[in-house]
Parts: sequence; structure tokens; C-alpha cells
Amino acid sequence: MTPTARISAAIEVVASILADRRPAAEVLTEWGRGHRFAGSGDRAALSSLVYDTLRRRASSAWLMAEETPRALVLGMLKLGRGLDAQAIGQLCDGSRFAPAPLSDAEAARLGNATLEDAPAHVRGDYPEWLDASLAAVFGEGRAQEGAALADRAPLDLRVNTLKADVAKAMQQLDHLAPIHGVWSPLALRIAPNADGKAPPLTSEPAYLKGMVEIQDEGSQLAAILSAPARGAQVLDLCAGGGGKTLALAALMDNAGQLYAYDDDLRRLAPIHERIQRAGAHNVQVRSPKGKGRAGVDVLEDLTGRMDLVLIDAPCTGTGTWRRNPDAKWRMRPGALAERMKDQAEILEAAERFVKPGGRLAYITCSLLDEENVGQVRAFLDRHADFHVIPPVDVVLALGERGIALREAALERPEGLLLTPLRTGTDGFFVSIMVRDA
Ligand SMILES: C[S@@+](CC[C@H](N)C(=O)[O-])C[C@H]1O[C@@H](n2cnc3c(N)ncnc32)[C@H](O)[C@@H]1O
Repeated sequence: MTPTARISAAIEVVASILADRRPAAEVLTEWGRGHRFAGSGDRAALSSLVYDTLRRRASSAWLMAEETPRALVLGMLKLGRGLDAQAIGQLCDGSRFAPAPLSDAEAARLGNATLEDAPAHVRGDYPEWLDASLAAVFGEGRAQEGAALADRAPLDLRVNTLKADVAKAMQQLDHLAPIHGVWSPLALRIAPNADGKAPPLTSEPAYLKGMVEIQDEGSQLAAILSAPARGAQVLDLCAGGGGKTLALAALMDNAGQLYAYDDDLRRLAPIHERIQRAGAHNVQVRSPKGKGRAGVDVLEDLTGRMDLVLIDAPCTGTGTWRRNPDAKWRMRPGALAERMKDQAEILEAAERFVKPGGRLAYITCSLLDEENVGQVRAFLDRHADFHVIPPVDVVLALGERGIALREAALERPEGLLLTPLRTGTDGFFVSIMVRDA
């Protein structure tokens, strides 16, 4: 496919995503099936055009003064790809398979329009209904935070110290030119290619041997800041596919006991194979029986015994919009309300496991106070025997780098918020509470 044909295809795919409110991945797969002649390079280029358009949907619409699929793609070519009106005009030459030539109005917008007077939700490319919530957290900085969330994300790896050290993992992956993470001593970072695509890491021998895991540096930091001690009793209550579980097991150096639970059996399923690959021997998976919370209490014997309970709470995922650019436009206020209810319930369910003097780590990949400091405050109001460990002490788990992390992150009395703009990671909130001894 020519570059111009790819742009026509991107306009067609964006139209289908917006008209039918369908996930981008689904529409792109369907397009691939219907266009067998398109090679993998074409499909990668198309998917990056489409995702980049979704990243900058609001700002592109503002720039072009209309929200048609064509306007969104053209606006993105300027805002996301840095092409000028002339270069975009050359791509829209009206030839076979190319988009129609630019109208005078389009050429004028591409030449002269700016985002200077645009409201924050447009400059930050996020849904307008979230503006008040983001203003409460970031104030005037919300547009800049949103813009950083609209950028592409790198591929982050965590070196699994149960199988390798950083130097060895680096050496095994040197053909992918990994660089060290900024904060986590175990993080390696691989830049995406020009199409924003990461290399097929899961086929790499280093991955197959369990030497590295795919995990955003922010998620790695959340595990480190939870500071699971070697030999401790730890419950990972929302373990999902086991991203945090595996990081905790390695931090505990395979000593002590780590219990992994999730009330969704399907989400938990991949954890078994991942534990094997990682060589983690201190993990006991507790699968829900019956219907999750309402079924058999498979955690009963852990009551009052845990040194650390980690809640990686279900949340809106606003901190992961870089990886999920269409999710931000599909998110609805009802989803936020639902997640807040889940979070309060999980916090209530978790406290019974924390032994006197034990800790409760509350983590989300959300940026919103409603899901973060709001939940922590409400929990502390309900449970006078818990208090927050101040972030200044929490970051000690990271050694010297902790001081810089605290400066970079958004610090609240209840916890630390990492964001793409501040820490170059996905957005993560980490709060550590302790139960009176
Ligand atoms: C953010 S995800 C966890 C991701 C995982 N910890 C990781 O690092 O890969 C949140 C998880 O919470 C689970 N969950 C939701 N409600 C729950 C509940 N009441 N009890 C336990 N797990 C729950 C969901 O099934 C989901 O897997």
C-alpha cells in the first residue's frame, strides 16, 4: 500500500470505530481480514495511524474545526506527526486510493490554526466530563498531563532476579537496544519503532526463559514501594494475571509465602504458567470457588496473619491511556462510580487479613482523586486503627532513587501519584497504610 492509501484506510477505520462505538483493535482486525493483500507493514502502519488519531481526537477536531473521521486523521498528521499543510496536501493528491485533495478550508486550518485558545480538555485530549476531576488533582497542569498521556508508551521490562541479573538480561536483549529505567533498578526500556510498535518480545529466548517480564516501570515501582520483606506473609488480593505477584515474589527472593487471589477465575488463569516461567516458588494461588466473594471463603485461614496485603484495585485505568487510547473516549461516568464502589468494598474485604503492625498497600492505575486519596481517606475514617505511612518514608524502599522519585511524583499526604509527565511511567497511585500494633 502507498502512504496515501494507508491514510485513506485510516479514515475508513476511524469512521467505523466512531460510528459503531467499537474497540479499535476489533475494527483493525476486521479490516485486516477484509484486505488480505495488505502486508504486516501495512497493517502496522495503519494501526499506528488509527491509534495516533484516537490519542489526539479532541485536539485534532479543534484544529480542523470539525470532527469527521477525515478531519481527525488530517489534524493528527499535523499534531501527532508534525507534518505541515503542504506535506499533508501532497498525501491527499486525489489519485487512485488517495484521500480527496484538501479543501481551501482544510488547507487554511492546517496552515494557521493552533490550540492556543483551546480549553484544557482539548489541549490535554481527554473527555470533557473528566475536566473537573483532573483539575482537582493537577490544577492548571491538567492539559499538560493529558497531553503526556496522549503520547505513545515505551515497552518496559522487569528483570526477574530469580532468573537473571540486569547485566545478563541486557546482554541477551542487546539487539533490541534496551536502556535502563529511570527509577526501578530492575527496569529495562525498549523504544517503539517508527510505527509505535514494540518488538515481539514474547518470542525472545530471554522472555521464554523467564529472565524478563513485560511490566510498566510504574507497576514495578508500586511493587517495590510496597516493600514486601523477605520471609514475609503477603496476600496479593487482586492478582489478575500476576504482574505484581511475580514482582513481589522476586523482591521476596522466593522466601516467605505469597498468596495470590482474584475473584475472577479467568483473569487469574495465566498466572499459573507465568509463575512456572518466572521460577517463583513461594506463590500459592488461591482460586475463587463458587462465585467469587459470594462463594466459598478460600482465604479464611489468612485472617489476621498477613504482614502485607496488596490491593491492585480495579479502576478506570486513566493512568494507562497511553497504551489504551480508545478506552479514554469510551469511558463513561457510570464506570467511575462502579469502580469506586468496587474499591471501597475491596478495601473493606482486605483489612481483616492485615495483622497488627502489618501493612495495606492500596494501588490503582488511575489519576483521579475519587479512586485514590478519596478512597484512602474514607477507609481511614472507617478504620481508626490504620494510618498512612508518609510518602517520605515509603520511598525509602527505593534507596537513593526514592528521594528523586518523591520530587518528581505528585505527593499527597495519602500517597504518591506517578504520571507519564512527571515520572515517564504509566499513571499509578500508591498508598501504604499500617495497622496499629
Ligand atoms: C488492576 S487489575 C489487577 C492487575 C494485576 N495485579 C497485575 O499486576 O497484573 C484488578 C483486578 O482486580 C480484580 N478484582 C475485582 N474485584 C475484586 C474483588 N472483589 N476481589 C478480588 N479481586 C477483584 C479484577 O478481576 C482484576 O483482575
